[in-house]
Amino acid sequence: MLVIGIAGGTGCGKTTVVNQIVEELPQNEVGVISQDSYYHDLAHLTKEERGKVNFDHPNSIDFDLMIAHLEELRNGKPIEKPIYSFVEETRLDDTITVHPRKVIIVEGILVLSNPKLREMFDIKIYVHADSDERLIRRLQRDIKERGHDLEKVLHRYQTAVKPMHQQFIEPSKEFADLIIPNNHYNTVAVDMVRTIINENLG
Ligand SMILES: Nc1ncnc2c1ncn2[C@@H]1O[C@H](COP(=O)(O)OP(=O)(O)O)[C@@H](O)[C@H]1O
Ligand SMILES: O=c1ccn([C@@H]2O[C@H](COP(=O)(O)O)[C@@H](O)[C@H]2O)c(=O)[nH]1
Repeated sequence: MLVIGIAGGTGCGKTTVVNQIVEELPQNEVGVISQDSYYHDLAHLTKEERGKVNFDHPNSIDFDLMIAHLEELRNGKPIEKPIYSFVEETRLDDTITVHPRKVIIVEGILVLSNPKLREMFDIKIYVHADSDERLIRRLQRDIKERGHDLEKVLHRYQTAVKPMHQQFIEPSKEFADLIIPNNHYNTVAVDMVRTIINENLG
């Protein structure tokens, strides 16, 4: 199994890049695990309390479960991936069965900052976009898709997203084998990653 880790700050385009990579590959050969699915279950907190959680700190992620799941997949076993709701800001009761694949892509803001997880990646990629681009994209996405208002997005950006990016995410760039510039759509880089994957599948 080939395991590819893709990190980068919020709004840099990780999900978009992953979708573009996967789009033209055989569906049953490639699987995706997103760090977003592994936020700790916050069902015991009220909605107001959940609103105050720092979702950009490594402690907000259940890395133990994420690593255990990746190990299971590498051992040829299926996993029950949690489902996280960004609107409710907690895990849902349901899970999704993910089967082992020849290629697994693991994406998320902090996936290169966790040493144990990082060691499991055969290829480490960091997607870069300037912070102003990322903030604009984040504002548009969170208001449109995650039910947040302008004030909430900006407050969270200043108090958690930006400082955690500087402390944990940006420094993890040094572990990358490949940095994808993504201020603009980067089809060349996407094609290159797809070529590497195809070589492994073939
Ligand atoms: N290169 C790009 N140029 C313009 N918009 C982009 C680009 N890449 C992604 N986006 C948009 O930015 C938003 C955040 O992208 P997404 O892939 O969800 O980022 P991430 O997963 O890193 O948070 C989405 O609305 C997406 O359509
Ligand atoms: O309930 C939540 C949990 C997380 N977030 C934010 O999500 C981003 C990470 O996801 P990306 O898709 O990489 O942007 C992180 O910056 C958290 O602040 C959230 O808004 N709500």
